[in-house]
Amino acid sequence: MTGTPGTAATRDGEAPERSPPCGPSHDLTGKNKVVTVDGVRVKLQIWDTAGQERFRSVTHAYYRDAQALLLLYDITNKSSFDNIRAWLTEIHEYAQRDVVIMLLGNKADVSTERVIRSEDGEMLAREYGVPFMETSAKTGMNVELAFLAIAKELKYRARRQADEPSFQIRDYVESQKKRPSCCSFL
Ligand SMILES: Nc1nc2c(ncn2[C@@H]2O[C@H](COP(=O)(O)OP(=O)(O)OP(=O)(O)O)[C@@H](O)[C@H]2O)c(=O)[nH]1
Repeated sequence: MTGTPGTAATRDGEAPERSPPCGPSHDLTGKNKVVTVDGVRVKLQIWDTAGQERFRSVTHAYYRDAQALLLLYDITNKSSFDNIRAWLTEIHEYAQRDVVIMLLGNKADVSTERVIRSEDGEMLAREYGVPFMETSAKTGMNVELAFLAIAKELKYRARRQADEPSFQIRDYVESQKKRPSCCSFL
């Protein structure tokens, strides 16, 4: 869950079969997902890269052609957070120039083991100019929103109408995201 799943939008189409999630009930790194944005079906093909322990062996092919990248760290695992900078450097070098990046602090449901404050995620995201939110694959908090925001951005880019106001993914995420209801005192 601490890798960089690359999501690539394709043409509108039928929802492919999804394998049932195991473990946490809301899959952040499933194979495919179809999100409907303003009546348009956006198909996301999702690749989950290896976690940080295999960081160096990940091939650039995973994200070289991706249109969007979800960068996940685990709020209970400092090294996963520390690895994000290395990922961002890699992405800057090898990913598409206009790739949509989103930073996610996952396991927001496990407040007792939290070692990364929400503010730390927010600061890092601000530094790199990417949207940020905390998620929980267990409770589903913000999981659908992450995919919806990516799908909206990709759909906006692909089908921009002349009279359509520009879509600001960071503003959208900020206005829609839920915060964990229980806060640790870090
Ligand atoms: N409580 C809680 N547990 C989670 C959450 N997301 C994942 N887990 C658990 O964390 C463990 C690791 O999840 P994985 O998705 O396998 O992690 P990973 O980083 O993708 O693993 P690799 O990529 O194979 O290194 C599993 O036991 C999951 O059930 C979450 O949001 N909340």
